[in-house]
Amino acid sequence: MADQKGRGPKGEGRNSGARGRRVAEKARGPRPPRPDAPRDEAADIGVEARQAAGVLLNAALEGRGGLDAAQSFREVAGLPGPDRAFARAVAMAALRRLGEIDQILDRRLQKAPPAAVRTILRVALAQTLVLETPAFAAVSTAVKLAERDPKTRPYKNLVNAVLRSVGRDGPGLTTAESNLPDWIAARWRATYGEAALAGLALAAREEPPTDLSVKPDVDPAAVADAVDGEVLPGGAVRTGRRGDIATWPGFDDGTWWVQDAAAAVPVRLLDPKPGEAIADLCAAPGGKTLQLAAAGASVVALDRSDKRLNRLRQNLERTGLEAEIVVTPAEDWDDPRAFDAVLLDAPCTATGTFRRNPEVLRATRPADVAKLADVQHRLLDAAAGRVKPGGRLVYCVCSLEREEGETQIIAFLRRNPAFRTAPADPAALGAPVEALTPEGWLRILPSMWAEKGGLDGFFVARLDRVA
Ligand SMILES: C[S@@+](CC[C@H](N)C(=O)[O-])C[C@H]1O[C@@H](n2cnc3c(N)ncnc32)[C@H](O)[C@@H]1O
Repeated sequence: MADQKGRGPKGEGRNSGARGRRVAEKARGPRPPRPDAPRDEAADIGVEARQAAGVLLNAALEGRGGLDAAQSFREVAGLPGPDRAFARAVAMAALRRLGEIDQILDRRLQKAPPAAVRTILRVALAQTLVLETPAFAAVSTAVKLAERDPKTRPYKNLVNAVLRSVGRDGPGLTTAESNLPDWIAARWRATYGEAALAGLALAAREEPPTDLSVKPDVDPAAVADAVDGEVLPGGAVRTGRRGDIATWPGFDDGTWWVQDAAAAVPVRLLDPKPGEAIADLCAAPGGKTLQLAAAGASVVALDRSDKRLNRLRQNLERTGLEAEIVVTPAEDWDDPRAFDAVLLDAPCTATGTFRRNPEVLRATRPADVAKLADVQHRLLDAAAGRVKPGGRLVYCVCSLEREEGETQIIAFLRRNPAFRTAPADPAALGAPVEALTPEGWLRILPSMWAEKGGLDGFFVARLDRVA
């Protein structure tokens, strides 16, 4: 997925440093009480934000869509903006480090406490270990939270003692791999091997930088200068800058849009030309549509979700680019046109986006992989039927699961002998060279380009229809 959610403060580890500290400074937490605040108000400042963090964390752990749904819960929606942002940052930090946080807690707890007590402890440790919130603020708000509820009140001394012991003795040894759900770690170990799994686990602890795709007539170096960033191979601009992107230089002029460096690769592989008719069959929220339109193609942007297409409409307006928008499921699209090129960025488990959306690893269930593979199979056949003889089809997913990537294309090529793989040249596309598979497809892992700050996981294949 091209849009960026869940930008919270960055954690310790591989990429820590000045950027991590800057981010952490902004995320220290809700303001301290005013010296003249009434006693009760002073006592409670920041407690609501921590409670909301626990609500968000538990909603994310419950299943797909849980985190989004929780944004409208009273405990979250009722907070002032900065406190809501802090609550989200805490929840994201807790999700990224959940395994390590539980290792630290389990070493200190003789028996499992009620779930609500564990939530309070997780929220407090996410603050002290990841966001660098001062310990006194994290501990005192945790104890106050425990006091509020009759079910957790008997545990307030335990909460205090556990958190103080972490502060006094340090967290002790933890393992990055513990942050991955067991079934996901087992899958990735089997698919990519032990060394790659270790890299993926390290990537999963970190909050990623923000990448911008720049319009072709704009100099990426100038954009990089304006946002304190750097130009990546392929031309995307990467920045450690945080906060509301609508306030960044160039946003109002529409010279760039937010898109992970890996998410920009599929359209480069499709190689759009000015004037070509191109269909983007799962277009919303639209990062790839903008790339196609910016290349001068005549684009149909189709998606089944009108609500998700609103983001595309806003981005088209802001960038001054054009596309014809169609709201319908791709399989049901009643339109006789065939296209020079078709892009299918299919719905998927999105496990490759765990750096931006740490909740995907907790929310995805093993059965989702098979369910989505069925949808992808149907959509691939619908997409193939829209490609002119001699035309191109690019299939991509932001999933790390083989069933949604390699296996789909192997089966597709068997069903559709008129299509052949057009091998990718990663260096020319601004992709890591090690992403190239023996078949000529790209398997981009979030652990690649680690020294540059990583990138989202993607599978990408180009299939040309014989003339
Ligand atoms: C991975 S996202 C696409 C991201 C988009 N290409 C971008 O770059 O911003 C998948 C999209 O597929 C859409 N979708 C799911 N099933 C669909 C279907 N049967 N027909 C068309 N769109 C579908 C979803 O609404 C979602 O917006």
